[in-house]
Amino acid sequence: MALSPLLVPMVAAREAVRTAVEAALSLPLGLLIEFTGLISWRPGASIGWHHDANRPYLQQRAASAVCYLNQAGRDFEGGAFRFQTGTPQVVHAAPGRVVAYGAQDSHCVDPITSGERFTLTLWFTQDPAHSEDTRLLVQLAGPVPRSLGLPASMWRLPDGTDLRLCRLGMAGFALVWQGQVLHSTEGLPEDGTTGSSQLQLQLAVQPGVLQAWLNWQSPPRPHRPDGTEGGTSGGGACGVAAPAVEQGGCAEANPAEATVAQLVAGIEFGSVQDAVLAVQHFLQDWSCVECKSETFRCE
Ligand SMILES: O=C(O)CCC(=O)C(=O)O
Ligand SMILES: [Fe+2]
Repeated sequence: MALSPLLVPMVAAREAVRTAVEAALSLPLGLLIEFTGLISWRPGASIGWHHDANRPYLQQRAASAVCYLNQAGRDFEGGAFRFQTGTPQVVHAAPGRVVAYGAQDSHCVDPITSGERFTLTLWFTQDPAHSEDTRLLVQLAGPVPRSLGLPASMWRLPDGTDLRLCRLGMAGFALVWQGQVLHSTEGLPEDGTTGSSQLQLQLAVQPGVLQAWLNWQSPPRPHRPDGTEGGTSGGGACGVAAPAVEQGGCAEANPAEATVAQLVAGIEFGSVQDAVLAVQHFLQDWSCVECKSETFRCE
């Protein structure tokens, strides 16, 4: 089975961000990933002042992290991240830069005015019942039908990659049908049946992914385009680069909403940097032939 080229870098980036954020926020219970998003922000996209646990059904959310995959001012214009806790701050995207903050902390994103902004967005929980890997495994291991009930555009990429299988792969598992590991669910009926006979889908450990993941470890740092070595100035696994923040006027924000100051701005984690470069490389080829303007949304 051919692995999606996105899979291993995504697993690596996701795990590197999780580990780093866990350490940075020093949460005694640790963090489980509740949601992994690879998000495209196109011109006009923005998000007003909010916090990430602002619905009754989001109370399990403990923290959020956004790992920027491309560069503000070069790959896109606008899209500044504004944070309102204590001293207002503005963070501009740079590949590998991560912001992490508490789920109750108030923030917003300025409108994107040109280009395309890519983020790896992770929401974290401390409640095992809301871990996305656990939930997916339980769901997929359960009896058919196993439809996730989402429109195909939310889980199928333009090249046919099924993000649900990727997520399963991230946990080191695969779906097997008729003795073959499934790479794509195209053509499979969503309700899990073929006529009267049910699909014999099984969960299987996917040694290929685990092996790739184990081998991935820490490859030599690629050279950066500006000629400097990759890696961080602080040394060790999690160096803190000079924060690229500026003071920002956040007139609309209600300071009373802001709680614990847990913004980790301007961090470049070495391991994240490697993974981000790999994800970025993949994204460069990722355009839909049918509708170039809707990179992630066409079917
Ligand atoms: O992309 C960002 O900088 C922040 C996104 C955000 O606030 C969200 O997705 O809730
Ligand atoms: Fe948010």
